Amino acid sequence: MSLIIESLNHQISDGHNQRKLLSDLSLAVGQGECIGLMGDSGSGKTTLLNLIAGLEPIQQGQITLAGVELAHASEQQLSELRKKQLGIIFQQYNLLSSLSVQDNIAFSARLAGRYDASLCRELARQLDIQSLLTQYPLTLSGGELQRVAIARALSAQPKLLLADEPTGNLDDNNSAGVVALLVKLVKSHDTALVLVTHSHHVAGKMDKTYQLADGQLTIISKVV
Ligand SMILES: Nc1ncnc2c1ncn2[C@@H]1O[C@H](COP(=O)(O)OP(=O)(O)OP(=O)(O)O)[C@@H](O)[C@H]1O
Repeated sequence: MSLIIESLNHQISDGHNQRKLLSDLSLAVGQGECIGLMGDSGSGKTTLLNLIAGLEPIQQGQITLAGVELAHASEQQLSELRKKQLGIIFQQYNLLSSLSVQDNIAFSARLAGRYDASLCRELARQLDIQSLLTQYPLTLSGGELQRVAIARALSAQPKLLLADEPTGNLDDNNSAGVVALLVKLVKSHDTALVLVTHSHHVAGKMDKTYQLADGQLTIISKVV
């Protein structure tokens, strides 16, 4: 298993009141498995991704990522885990504007100590961004930026890829193309994917999709 979540509870506070956001939530994601995560705005999807990424402390329950129990890991272990085992695609891409596309793609791989020039070239080819390699992020369209962000996340060969509405800024055509490619790439690299989306069409491309509501995950049938 790439990711195991067991009996996770998470409360948030608005300063006065405590609210239970995640309630006894469990999930297991196998290698190469693609999981969709849907749910109303404010239901806790991003918070769940942040907990999986070790970016927020676990209050109660357990998350095990690539064999490491996050609740018992030191800051240094968490940082190593993020560098070496985890890829994250943010909604706003988070590319480094001072680096060329080529250097952005290589960045996370170098950080993980796993830079492989031929893999970077292969990802650029598969994502059809070879002609953009010497350009800088500010000169690219949303769809191009998204493809660069995917190449960057996969260049480090993570065990698990977290994607927070990765197609939120794309039109339906671009979105379908990017998701199909993302699924193909993660499958071919045996990477697990947890993808947050508001789109049933995107969710339909995943192996399984869960709805987050009232702090719990319920599997929803595939809508194609
Ligand atoms: N650190 C925090 N302290 C207090 N409240 C928080 C904190 N983080 C998130 N929240 C609240 O928790 C709720 C869930 O937020 P979250 O961003 O996880 O939802 P979401 O399902 O990803 O929503 P969206 O689909 O709109 O992105 C929101 O009401 C948010 O305001």
